[in-house]
Amino acid sequence: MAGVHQPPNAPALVSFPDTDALAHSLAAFILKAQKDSLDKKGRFTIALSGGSLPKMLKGLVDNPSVKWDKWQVFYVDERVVPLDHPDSNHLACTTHLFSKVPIPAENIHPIDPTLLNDLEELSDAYEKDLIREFAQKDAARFPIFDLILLGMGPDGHTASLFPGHELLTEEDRWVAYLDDSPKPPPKRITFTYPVINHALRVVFVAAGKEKVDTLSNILDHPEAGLPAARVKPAHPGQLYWFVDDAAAEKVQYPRTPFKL
Ligand SMILES: O=C1O[C@H](COP(=O)(O)O)[C@@H](O)[C@H](O)[C@H]1O
Repeated sequence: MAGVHQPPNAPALVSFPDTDALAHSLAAFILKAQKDSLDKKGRFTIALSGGSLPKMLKGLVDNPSVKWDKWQVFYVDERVVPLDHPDSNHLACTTHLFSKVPIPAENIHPIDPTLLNDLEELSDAYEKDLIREFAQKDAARFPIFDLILLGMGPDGHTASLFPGHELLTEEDRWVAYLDDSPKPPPKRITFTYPVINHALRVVFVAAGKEKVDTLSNILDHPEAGLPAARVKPAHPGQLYWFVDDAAAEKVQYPRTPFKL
């Protein structure tokens, strides 16, 4: 999919009438990415966000086409709380997806709950987990995920990369930590831009009228530099926005019809 009259790797904006239609097409998109990845290398690497994203994955439940044993799942960001804490992104993904599907536990990569009191150790350990999965297999400078699913907060943050934060310029680390997130809880770890921007496919999922101004800012005025506007996957990576019509109401950027 590519936007009409847009450069080949310009973001593709796909808008759906409601979140059910969005979730349905998102599942179809994920399955296509899974197939392409399994055909090429026999494994599928995906990174998930928290917030409103996990609920949008319902199209994967009871779906016989998902090859759960081939998935390796990481978290784009995680709040530094116990894994069963209501703020945990892992708990949200478990509640809405993993508890309902036959994915092997070892294919899911949560943060190490024994390291919650040491942010540096915690983010280092998560980076090492990524290195075990990627660097040893692909020998690349940064991990190359088959698919990264992102959310966008009403302030334009994505992952745990917040407007004006020093982590927006981090270029070396794969996983960074912060203890001053403006959105609670304050302590988090997050993928950095180099990791996000090396993925083969990055999909933002954003729905609801509370995101209408931010979505228009990001797509129509990317030069404003909000964190979500800084996601620009390197060639051959492609960026997609899956949104609902409520969130897209003010966006001038051209829509692309959904097509696999
Ligand atoms: O705090 C977070 O917020 C973002 C956006 O959440 P949403 O509820 O507005 O979709 C989310 O993508 C991120 O994973 C999470 O930690």
